[in-house]
Amino acid sequence: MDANEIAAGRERWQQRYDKAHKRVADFTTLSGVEVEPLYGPAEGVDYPGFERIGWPGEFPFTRGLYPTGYRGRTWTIRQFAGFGNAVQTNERYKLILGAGGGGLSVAFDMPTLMGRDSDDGRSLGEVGHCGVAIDSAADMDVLFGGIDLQKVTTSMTISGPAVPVFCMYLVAAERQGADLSKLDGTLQTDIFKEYIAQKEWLFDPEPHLRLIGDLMEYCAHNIPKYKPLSVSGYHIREAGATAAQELAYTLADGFGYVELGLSRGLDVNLFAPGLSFFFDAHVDFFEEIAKFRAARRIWARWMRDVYGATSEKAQWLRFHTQTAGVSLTAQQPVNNVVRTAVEALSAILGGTNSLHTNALDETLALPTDESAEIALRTQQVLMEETGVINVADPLGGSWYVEALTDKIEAEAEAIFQRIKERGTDGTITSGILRGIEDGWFTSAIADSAYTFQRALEEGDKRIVGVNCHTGTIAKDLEIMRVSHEVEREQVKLLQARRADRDQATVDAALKRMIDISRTEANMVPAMLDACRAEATLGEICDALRGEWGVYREPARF
Ligand SMILES: CC(C)(COP(=O)(O)OP(=O)(O)OC[C@H]1O[C@@H](n2cnc3c(N)ncnc32)[C@H](O)[C@@H]1OP(=O)(O)O)[C@@H](O)C(=O)NCCC(=O)NCCSC(=O)CCC(=O)O
Repeated sequence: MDANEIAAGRERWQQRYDKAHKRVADFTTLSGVEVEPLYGPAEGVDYPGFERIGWPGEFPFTRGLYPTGYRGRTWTIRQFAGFGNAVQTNERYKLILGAGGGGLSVAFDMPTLMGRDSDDGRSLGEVGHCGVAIDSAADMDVLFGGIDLQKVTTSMTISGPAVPVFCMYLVAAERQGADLSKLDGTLQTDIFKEYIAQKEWLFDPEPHLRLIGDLMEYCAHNIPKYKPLSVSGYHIREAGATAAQELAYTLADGFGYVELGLSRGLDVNLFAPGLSFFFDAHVDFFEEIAKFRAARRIWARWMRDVYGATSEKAQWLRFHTQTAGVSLTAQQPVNNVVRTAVEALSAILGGTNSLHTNALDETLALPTDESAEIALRTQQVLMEETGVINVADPLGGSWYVEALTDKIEAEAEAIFQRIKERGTDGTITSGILRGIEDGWFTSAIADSAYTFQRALEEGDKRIVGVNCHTGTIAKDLEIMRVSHEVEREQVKLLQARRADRDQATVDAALKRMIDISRTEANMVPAMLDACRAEATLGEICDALRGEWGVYREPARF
């Protein structure tokens, strides 16, 4: 790009920056030096390839979505939390919000994630353990008791039974008197990554995609700010993928959902802002920053050039980040605070929109109140003390970071090509479905995990406390344990609620939902009715399993 074009770009950025809302804050260094909101190339000098870097707030968004960076608004502190029953988790949410958390993020227990009730035989021993137990809309009422759902943005991490759980959330909001059309939040819903990495599916891909299409359509028309999908690389990375694989598989999954929306005749400018992303921040600091910057650039280009999105919001890649659970060590666990801080900093320098920092004991158990507070404070130290929020994309133009950004982008593009070629009809979706069916993704991730483990065992990669610097004076941590009493209580409560409700209304609502599943009509309204009648998650999912069967992963050796 020549010097004149660069100067014109700077002028465009300046005009947008001047008009934008800025936080009232001190934008000087600790020593009192005034800093600019943005730094760019020297004036009067050509910069070949600068169009790939550009300006914050404009295509290709490498440097961020907003001309103001974090001067306009800092990222949302969104700590993923849930354990025991709805009462216990509600208390934790109030603690998080009271301590300065900016949004909520629900962690469900394994039975809920698999669409099973707490009294299902398969749930035994799992109720309330890795998250909160939710059986029906009545539990959602308790979960969000005293929290105004119209005011707080809530993320719910669930994919297999995402749609019925979303309906329960809507019923709880409705009972609070909220205007549903004003709700804002995120539902994970990303079923592709379940087959690729996380393994919490219910049905074959086809019925899942039908439900997701219904949800996208329902939200685009009725709850425009709600993000019905959080396309997730986190679990792919945690399963052992490289940074480039995480990036490419996640964005490919995102393209798959765009193709789904288009196949339903939806307007890309209407539904694409509802696609949000979720990445891992691993411990290789610069590689992660490059990954986040490349993600925005690739997404914007594909959305504009391949899928025809014309509005900026439809080209924006907005993402949540969680620091890497897999980088935490059980050995010398207090060191995990350091890892988490470094990872969080990479997410911030990469321009994350929302962030979860892991607690130091998360490799051992769910966090205690104290470790959860340290995790939250880690974000606050970075936000309030370090000055990293004063300048948009402070690493833009770094030779190293730009080279890494280009490299990871090129690797991702090569992977998209491979996915496309593996499909049968030129779409990304068909390549993804084939890759799920024949285990292409899982094998590639397993190979990467094996390569890393070998390097670790040979000492080429080092982890403090694990394969180097292992001597310690550290004592064992007190960890949180969820009592099995929670399960007994939850089962009792569920059975009392079942006895209390109008069974004929539940039966009729479930029947209607199944009747609609046999048509092309949107299933969300019927599912909402079933949740209003207090049908349980297990009952809704069992009715659907009766209709659609269950998915079994093909055996592979
Ligand atoms: C889009 C995101 C990423 C973030 O949404 P948020 O509401 O927090 O933030 P946001 O949309 O970026 O910002 C809120 C509003 O402020 C505006 N805004 C932001 N920055 C601005 C700026 N500088 N200038 C002007 N406006 C700005 C935005 O446009 C938006 O308004 P408008 O809306 O008007 O534009 C969402 O999807 C989200 O919260 N995701 C969280 C997902 C999550 O928590 N997952 C947990 C997974 S945990 C898991 O999977 C388990 C892993 C494990 O096993 O441990």
